[in-house]
Amino acid sequence: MRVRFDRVSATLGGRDVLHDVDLEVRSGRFLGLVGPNGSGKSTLLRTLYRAVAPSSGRVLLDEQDVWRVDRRTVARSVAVMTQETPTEFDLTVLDAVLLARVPFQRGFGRDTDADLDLAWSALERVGAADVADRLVGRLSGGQRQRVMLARALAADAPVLVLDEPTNHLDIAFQLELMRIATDLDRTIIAALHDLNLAATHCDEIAVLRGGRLVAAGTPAEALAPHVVEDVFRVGVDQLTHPRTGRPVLVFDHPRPTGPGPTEHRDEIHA
Ligand SMILES: Nc1ncnc2c1ncn2[C@@H]1O[C@H](COP(=O)(O)OP(=O)(O)OP(=O)(O)O)[C@@H](O)[C@H]1O
Repeated sequence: MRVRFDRVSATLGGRDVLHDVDLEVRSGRFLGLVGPNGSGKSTLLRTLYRAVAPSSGRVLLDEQDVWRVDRRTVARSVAVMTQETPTEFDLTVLDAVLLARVPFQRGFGRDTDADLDLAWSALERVGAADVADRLVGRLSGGQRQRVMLARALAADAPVLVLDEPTNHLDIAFQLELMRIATDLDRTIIAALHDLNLAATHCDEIAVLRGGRLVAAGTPAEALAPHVVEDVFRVGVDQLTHPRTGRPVLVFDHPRPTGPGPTEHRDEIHA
């Protein structure tokens, strides 16, 4: 399923936080969304899973505007893993994962064998089957993240949204999560802070700054040193991984030499 943000703007608390974002993620591709704190990554993702309505523009799943179909249809198409889990604190892990199946059930439907199979296989996939009967609120931050990933996988939806999925995760599971994501035959959009994790695993990268899309393309293009230096205010060298051929970024303090901020910084496009 293809995702398209068609000139999406959004206003929150009276402030414009997204400006005319035009971005397409083709079916089955994995897009990494990067940008400094407050650049609008979560807000853009929220417009896709119907948590923030755009002030203008459209968000399309194939040709369907997510804001013109009912919430349940979107919930069946877009699985979401975010940092917010307060409603699940009093549930067991298995029940929290089974919540992913609710949009697929009729009325107050019971969990079917197929729902349970999906939940258990998702828990096994993320290495959390052994905590299935624990309360979510009693887990460590990293364990909870695994459970939230399991829930998103159990939805079995064609589009997967990951909002800072690797927070709290140890390095081994960060890599495992990215491998799980790349092995899935789904359209994936992930807001990521770790630019190297994004460069290594994503098919494409989009860079936001101040609510505007400032670069998009392959990891090597979108994370070109001039883009990263300008957007993140750091010094950076882009190397090539000797085995994978993927770009690897090595960061440094901002370089003191060279021209100052340009007047047309929003015109960086890959
Ligand atoms: N509910 C809200 N009301 C008002 N402003 C908001 C609200 N939520 C977010 N914002 C503002 O919108 C802008 C974009 O926030 P958003 O969370 O989308 O950025 P982000 O790139 O995901 O940030 P981070 O990397 O820090 O998670 C920020 O300036 C933020 O302060």
